[in-house]
Amino acid sequence: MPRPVMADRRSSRRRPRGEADPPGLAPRRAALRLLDAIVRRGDPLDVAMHAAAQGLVGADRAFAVAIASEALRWMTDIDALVDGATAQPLPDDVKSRAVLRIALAQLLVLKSPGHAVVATALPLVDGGPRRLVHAILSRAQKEKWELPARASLPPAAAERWTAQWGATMIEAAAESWSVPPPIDLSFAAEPAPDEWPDAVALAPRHRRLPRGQAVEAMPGFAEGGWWVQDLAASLPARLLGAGAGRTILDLCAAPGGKTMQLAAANWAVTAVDSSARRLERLRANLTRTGLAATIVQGDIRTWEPDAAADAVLLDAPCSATGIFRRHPDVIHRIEPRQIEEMATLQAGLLARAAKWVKPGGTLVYATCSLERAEGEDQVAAFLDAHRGWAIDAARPDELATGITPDINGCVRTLPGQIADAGGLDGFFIARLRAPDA
Ligand SMILES: C[S@@+](CC[C@H](N)C(=O)[O-])C[C@H]1O[C@@H](n2cnc3c(N)ncnc32)[C@H](O)[C@@H]1O
Repeated sequence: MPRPVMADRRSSRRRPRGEADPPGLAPRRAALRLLDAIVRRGDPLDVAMHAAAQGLVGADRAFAVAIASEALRWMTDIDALVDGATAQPLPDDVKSRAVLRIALAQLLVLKSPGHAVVATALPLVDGGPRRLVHAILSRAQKEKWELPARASLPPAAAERWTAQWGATMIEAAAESWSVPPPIDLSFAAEPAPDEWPDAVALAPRHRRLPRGQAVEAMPGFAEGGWWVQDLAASLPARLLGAGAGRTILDLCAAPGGKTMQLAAANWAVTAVDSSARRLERLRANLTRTGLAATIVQGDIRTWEPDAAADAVLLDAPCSATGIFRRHPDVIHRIEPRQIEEMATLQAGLLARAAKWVKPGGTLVYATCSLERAEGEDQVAAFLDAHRGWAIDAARPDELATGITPDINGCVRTLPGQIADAGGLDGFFIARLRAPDA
């Protein structure tokens, strides 16, 4: 049996001033900073990117994100390997553990050459136990460490989801976050049957492609006939059907995936969002696709429309735990406190949105969350507090192949659904009907 690696204080040393950086250190340093910002400070990956990857461009930037993403995805299993090799578990927040996470992600997931991984890991330990890190990385190579077939979910998320959805969902969630998700495209108009021969159509104006293609290089990107949107994310707008020129408030609209669907379905869309930066992306998306909407920057906690609309879509800000397979930072940083805060915010936004629906009109509420507090519980509380409102049950023919409404007529997508076709993100969607005047 191999002897556990011991921490050795004598092995700690700072790098001498003037020692040249080994090639490839910059993206690894950025990956380490990214991991630190996400795991210790709870920053979202895209926010952490600004500070962590400053000065990095192109392939180096993409490499930094790939390392951090794989370290997050496989963190529980990488930690288990490291803990099995050390005499005492390293504290969770020491730099040497973080360096080992990114180094082993390179070695075991991205299959980077061992010498490059070791040469770039040791300078990052900087004042910590270099010899310990070196010994673990040497052992990983000598013993040909392997990760399990499926990445384990972080224990806190696994526990929370087991309580809400049962053990089968956890299996499916672990399965779905171990493999890169496919690319879903939404189309402004139904493409010709022979136009996307390698794609699968799971709903009208939808095509699913295997992962690994550069989106900008795909046919028709510049012409703007389609945009990337997970199939589950396309369901809320599908429940609104054809607009026939009627008015809709698209609340929390940026970067505009649903705005484009609604505009393409002939709704007169007012797209509202509080983030100027995200509205820029919405504007660029509309320009590329040639679709039209009125764009308003406003915080819907205080903003008011001039008039009620035929329909309102509230794609509410949420914990985003449903998109964990695309954003592996999410389940490491979301805690019950944030879910509670989001649920409180959503209840307030939903109550305001309801006031802006014409009598007899439609309100669609959606979140990309796997937490009942942000979905089922939210709608139950809304219906308790708003007399005359009712769920307008979704019909299977309005959804996508393999997706059916729940017993209340709402839509709950979970990992494991349409798994053979590549799965889908976790969403909750309710279509609500306003009382007649
Ligand atoms: C789930 S994302 C929306 C995605 C978008 N509907 C789409 O399909 O592309 C939530 C959005 O809510 C916005 N947001 C958060 N709080 C808000 C508020 N109080 N008022 C308006 N927008 C808000 C965020 O800026 C973010 O763009």
